[in-house]
Amino acid sequence: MPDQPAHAPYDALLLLSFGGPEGPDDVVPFLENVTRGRGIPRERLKEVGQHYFLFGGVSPINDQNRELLAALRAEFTAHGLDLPVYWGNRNWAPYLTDTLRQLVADGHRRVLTLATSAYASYSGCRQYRENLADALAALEAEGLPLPRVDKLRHYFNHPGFVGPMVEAALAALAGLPADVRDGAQLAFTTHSIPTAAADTSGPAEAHGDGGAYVAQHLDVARTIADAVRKETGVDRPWHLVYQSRSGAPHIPWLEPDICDHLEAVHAEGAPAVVMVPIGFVSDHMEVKYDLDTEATAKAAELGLPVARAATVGADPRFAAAVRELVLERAAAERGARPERCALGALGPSHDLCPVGCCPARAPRPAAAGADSPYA
Ligand SMILES: CC1=C(CCC(=O)O)c2cc3nc(cc4[nH]c(cc5[nH]c(cc1n2)c(C)c5CCC(=O)O)c(CCC(=O)O)c4C)C(CCC(=O)O)=C3C
Ligand SMILES: [Fe+2]
Repeated sequence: MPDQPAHAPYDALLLLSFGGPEGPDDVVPFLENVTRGRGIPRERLKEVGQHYFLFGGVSPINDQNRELLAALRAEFTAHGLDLPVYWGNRNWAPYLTDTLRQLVADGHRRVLTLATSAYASYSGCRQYRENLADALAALEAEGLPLPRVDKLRHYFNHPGFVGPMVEAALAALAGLPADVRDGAQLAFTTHSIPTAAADTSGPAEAHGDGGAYVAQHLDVARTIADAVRKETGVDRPWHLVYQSRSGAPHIPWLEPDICDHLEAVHAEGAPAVVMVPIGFVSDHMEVKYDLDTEATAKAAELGLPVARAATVGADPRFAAAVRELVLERAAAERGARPERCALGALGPSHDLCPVGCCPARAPRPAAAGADSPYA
């Protein structure tokens, strides 16, 4: 077969994200989209609405995805890769179903998905796969041809994702006052999820007790802490902590919360803390509010110097990693055995989520996995 493009059999890349409000009138309908059927207390919803209103009703996430889109297109063009990139969201325009409809109208039939969530979990993986199944069902009901949809492997441990975070942690350390810098601890943060969801995250057999979500975050945290130690020559304490808890108080979620953690290490005499939000691909509302506003205010109240490391965002190394991951998966789909880059101890994640991976509380169809009802 002469001249197959390097991205064959894929003919489009889909950037799949969360979506966020773009003005005050969007906030309530956005939150209704997010929380439909998910049992979040009203009080919590009012509170989260206030976070958005504090920022003019605008989530930073959409502009960050527009930047990532531009970076991916530039990266593909620079490497002669003629692969169109589309963008669709779970909770706000451009909605996934509209994007998939456009993609099919443009003639594409074999789609590879990049979700803006790097780790295994129901919220970060299977729920996006359910959204893909819902969108395919909508197209099917309209009598449209259905594209085949795959999803890239989890990229939490890819050097193009971890590398920029190492650099960001070092930059944040460098921004602390010199007299507390060497004593500064690292607090790696990610989204809290219910412990029941954490325990069942990832493939049933792969990660043992505690699930893939925590294991993957610990692996990344250790990799970054090691790199920072080598670079600074200081063996500093580090911890994995959580933020953005939302469910009812009687349901256990992953702990400790970043604010409680800051209090605890301050009481133990930590001179400073660098917060490294490894659980988030960009500086969206969880980072801007829960870390930059709430946790930073808590630290000020304690008199504890803190700095926050930047997220990966549209870093060109991340765009290059996505290109590598696309070519890797394309090669694998063609039957080759590509090299698979991964840092840390866990190795590269699976291409195809196995049956029962990150199960939902109430089972629903999910595409782009071994249990997909679609080819
Ligand atoms: C693991 C995870 C990620 C990281 C992976 C990923 O990136 O996907 C993530 C990302 C995000 N979460 C976001 C926003 C929200 N998440 C909520 C609620 C929840 N998140 C959960 C988990 C996660 N969430 C969970 C278990 C819930 C409880 C309800 C449920 O089980 O569904 C709620 C409801 C109100 C509340 O906070 O209680 C909101 C508004 C935004 C947009 C931010 C912006 O606008 O800039 C982003 C990127
Ligand atoms: Fe969330």
